[in-house]
Amino acid sequence: MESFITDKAYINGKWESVADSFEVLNPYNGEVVGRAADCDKALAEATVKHAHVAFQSWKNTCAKARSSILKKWFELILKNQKSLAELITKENGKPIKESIGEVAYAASFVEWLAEEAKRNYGTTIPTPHPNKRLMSIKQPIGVAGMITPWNFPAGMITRKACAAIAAGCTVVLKPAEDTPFSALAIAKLGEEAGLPAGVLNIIPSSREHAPEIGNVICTHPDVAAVSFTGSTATGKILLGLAASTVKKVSMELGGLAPFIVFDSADMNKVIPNAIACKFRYMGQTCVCANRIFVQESVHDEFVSKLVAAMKKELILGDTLDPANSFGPLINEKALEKVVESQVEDAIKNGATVVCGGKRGSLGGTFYEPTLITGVTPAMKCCNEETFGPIAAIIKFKTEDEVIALANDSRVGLAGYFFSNDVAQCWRVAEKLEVGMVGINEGLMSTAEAPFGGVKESGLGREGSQFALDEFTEMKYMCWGVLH
Ligand SMILES: NC(=O)c1ccc[n+]([C@@H]2O[C@H](COP(=O)([O-])OP(=O)(O)OC[C@H]3O[C@@H](n4cnc5c(N)ncnc54)[C@H](O)[C@@H]3O)[C@@H](O)[C@H]2O)c1
Ligand SMILES: O=CCCC(=O)O
Repeated sequence: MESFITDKAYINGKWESVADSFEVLNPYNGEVVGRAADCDKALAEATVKHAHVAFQSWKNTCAKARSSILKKWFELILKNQKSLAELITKENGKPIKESIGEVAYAASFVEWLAEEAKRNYGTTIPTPHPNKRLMSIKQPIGVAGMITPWNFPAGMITRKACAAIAAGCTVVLKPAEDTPFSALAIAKLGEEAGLPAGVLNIIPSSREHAPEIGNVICTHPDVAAVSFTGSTATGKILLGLAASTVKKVSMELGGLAPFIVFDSADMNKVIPNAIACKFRYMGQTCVCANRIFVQESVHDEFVSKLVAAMKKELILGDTLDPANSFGPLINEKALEKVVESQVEDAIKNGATVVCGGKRGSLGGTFYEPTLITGVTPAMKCCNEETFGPIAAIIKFKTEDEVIALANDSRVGLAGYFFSNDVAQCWRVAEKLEVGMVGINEGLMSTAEAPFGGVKESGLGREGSQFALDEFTEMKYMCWGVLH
């Protein structure tokens, strides 16, 4: 695949020129990656119409045909793994090794959903009436409108769009303004794999136009389902809009993940998992550890071992150099939120910076991997999603105390804990108020498992055997039979 930078939108199988465009910057060096199409309300409305027309035939294709296209798409994504990974790194500053991993992760959803397309079973229901037969079938819901974030510019596209397409729906997707090119590149490969015109439509926009596109996606009568990944604040706006036409809604929103280390935990396991869970993509994933609770008897050992591992493993530098594992934050706003708000608030309220705590020597939006101790639940870093490289350590005494602290939040996406006490593992796993729990494990995302949160972290699940449910309607059929 050629370097996929385009100022066009992908609408109804055509690469459309758009009147306006906006700049996309590389967070590593501030260079312009390219200019992207700035779609607006009128274009979003026209795209929904095309997707609605395309739905009339796509919904009648058989599952095997949809599955074959998805399988070809999966192969093409893997064939282009290197160039896609470079594009992700240029758009969002993800270290190249992680971007290569993200492409494999994105492809794994296409493969999994190609398989699930063929297994979207209905049911037969034992009848209570001798003269009636009961069953249910699943049907594609219609046009699915999608809005995605910048932190997984390939993975979030395939996880959502391929579930809808596998189910027989058509898609109108607005990628994040920081990362439009990865979405367009994925669409280009979908086109090569044989997706018919109008099945997948990508309409990038600047941040200024995002609300009007969101408005079309959430209120247009020809859109049947809305799928959003992003902040809880934006999710609430979209959820309100979607109520006007009673759309089926799935929301993958923010988290505040607790990461709990009990005194029986195997520290050799905990430390690499803490590094991966906290510092993956510089802490900019929705499932990154946000509040690290450590039982008092192992607190000092944990802190000294984690600091040593951070110094060894987290290597700041050019994001395209595979020797480096740590890049810049997405933009200045993210950096200010971390620096000015959370670290300053923690210091002001008595926390201690053990390492890091300042902008990186490479300038730009680099922020040093940071560990702070003496954190208390009232501090900002325990109440606002960090989305940055700060390990905030909170000491605790008992299991009951830490469960109460971990659950004292309006959000509940992921949670993690480490313990070698089997009874404790069952108790804690059941009590944590989260959608996903890692037990002696800090990385749990995979296409085979249901991804999603509880409370204000969202609605619905992505991936897994349940993925297609977000884009299907169950129809009950009752047949009267003559005797
Ligand atoms: N649960 C998950 O799976 C998951 C995954 C990734 C990110 N997130 C969350 O996303 C947040 C970070 O991403 P962000 O800063 O890009 O979030 P964001 O909500 O600001 O933006 C996400 C998307 O929404 C669009 N958007 C913003 N305002 C809009 C509006 N009024 N109408 C329509 N669209 C609008 C943006 O253009 C972007 O495409 C974090 O809170 C993180 O936890 C959650
Ligand atoms: O940031 C959200 C998605 C993270 C993941 O899929 O593991």
